Amino acid sequence: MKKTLYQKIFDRHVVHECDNELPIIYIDLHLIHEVTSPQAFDGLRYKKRNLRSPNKTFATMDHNVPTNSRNMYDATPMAKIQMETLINNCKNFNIPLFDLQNISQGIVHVVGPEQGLTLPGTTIVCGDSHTSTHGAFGALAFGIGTSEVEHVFATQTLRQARMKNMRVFVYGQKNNNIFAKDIILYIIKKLGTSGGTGYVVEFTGPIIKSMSMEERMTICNMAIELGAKSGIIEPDQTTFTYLKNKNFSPKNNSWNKYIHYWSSLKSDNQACFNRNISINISNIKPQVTWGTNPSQVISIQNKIPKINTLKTKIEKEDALNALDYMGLKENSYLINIPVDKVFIGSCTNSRIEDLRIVASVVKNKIISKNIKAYIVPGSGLVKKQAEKEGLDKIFIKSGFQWRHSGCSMCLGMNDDQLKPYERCASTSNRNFEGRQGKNGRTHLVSPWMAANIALYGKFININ
Ligand SMILES: CC(C)[C@H](C(=O)O)[C@@H](O)C(=O)O
Ligand code: SF4
Repeated sequence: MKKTLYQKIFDRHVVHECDNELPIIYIDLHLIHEVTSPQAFDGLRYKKRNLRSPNKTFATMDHNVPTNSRNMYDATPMAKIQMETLINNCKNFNIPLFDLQNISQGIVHVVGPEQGLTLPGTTIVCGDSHTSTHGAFGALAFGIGTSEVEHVFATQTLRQARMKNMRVFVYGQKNNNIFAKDIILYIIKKLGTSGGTGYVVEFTGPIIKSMSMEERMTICNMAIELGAKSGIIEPDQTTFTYLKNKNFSPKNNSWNKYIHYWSSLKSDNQACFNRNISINISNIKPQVTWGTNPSQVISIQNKIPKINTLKTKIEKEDALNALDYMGLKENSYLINIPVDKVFIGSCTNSRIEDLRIVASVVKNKIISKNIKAYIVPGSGLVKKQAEKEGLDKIFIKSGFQWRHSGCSMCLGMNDDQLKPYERCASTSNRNFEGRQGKNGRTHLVSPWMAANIALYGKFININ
């Protein structure tokens, strides 16, 4: 039978399957962080079970770490407890941990790939929805709940249903200043936030092929915002080049064996996809969300839609609620609306290429007086690389705050938050109500757009 890439990886990992039961698959890599692991560790202790594979489990602290210092005691009391708990659990169960003093600490979905832990053809889970990011390497990677975290701790396996297959073929001519973030936002607009429900989505086509690993990660990161189980991209030379000589990637003689296997990881020509979508990106312009879910998005030169042009009753109701929450009007432009904060960071857009884009826009320029702007690198290593290239100096000279790595204002679990009614241009992936602080108003954009908004202090259409 012809198979998709997803089916090949899934089938290769099945360790038990029988009638009327979901298959059980083997998990190659389990990433953990401070928020979704404590109850799972408690469960292990309570049931007197061991951690099955400490060497397949890696921990980092990211969600509520302070970004203005590397001192745990600068965090809120709750955050401090979660960090201490993770430190103790990792010690007790012998799990490697990237803590605040470790240069490799960072957002779990930045750290895995940059360490070479994320490898093609593997199964990767984490108690975190944006685990789909790792699919960029041709891995089957998805988020799990805390009880599943405990199950993987104890057995290194997981009961999993087979998903349907969707293929999203991306082609066309990219306009200037269009980035992976614009493309994935556009795809989410086309398919909706439940368009991917029940599917693993394989992104393919010439535009995906031409992307760097960091751009591919941005695409797969937001597959979850389509409602998909995960996103996946066939590994190729770009993938192999990225992985070569990373800390944990295969070395010496085994490298060639791996390349041989990784090169076989593609969907068969005749493989059956339950849904095939083609997306032409030739005409797209920079994307900005106006609402409270990532599909409520427009090209910057367009108006927010008129409510009565929306198709379904639910879409209409959602739009009315979103406009009310966001303090915006239907059929109006975002252009010229002032912005209060700019956040450059998150597992979507906090890697070195993102920071280079921002630096190229703001170099020798000063951000607008009404703007508070933050750059929060995705990991200590991204920060170090940026500093090596002198990007930190460019940012600080322009008026940005240059922070330590963490999730930060992506979800406001630490002090990095919006005040009520503040409007933020954010390179993160979710614009839900209250996501960046109570009554805060989030607009998702690319790093290039965020940098321009920081300079002009408002939404602006630049070609
Ligand atoms: C805290 C965590 C469970 C959550 C997730 O799973 O996605 C967070 O990372 C997010 O982005 O909302
Ligand atoms: S950066 Fe944001 S989206 Fe990514 S893991 Fe952290 S909180 Fe979740």
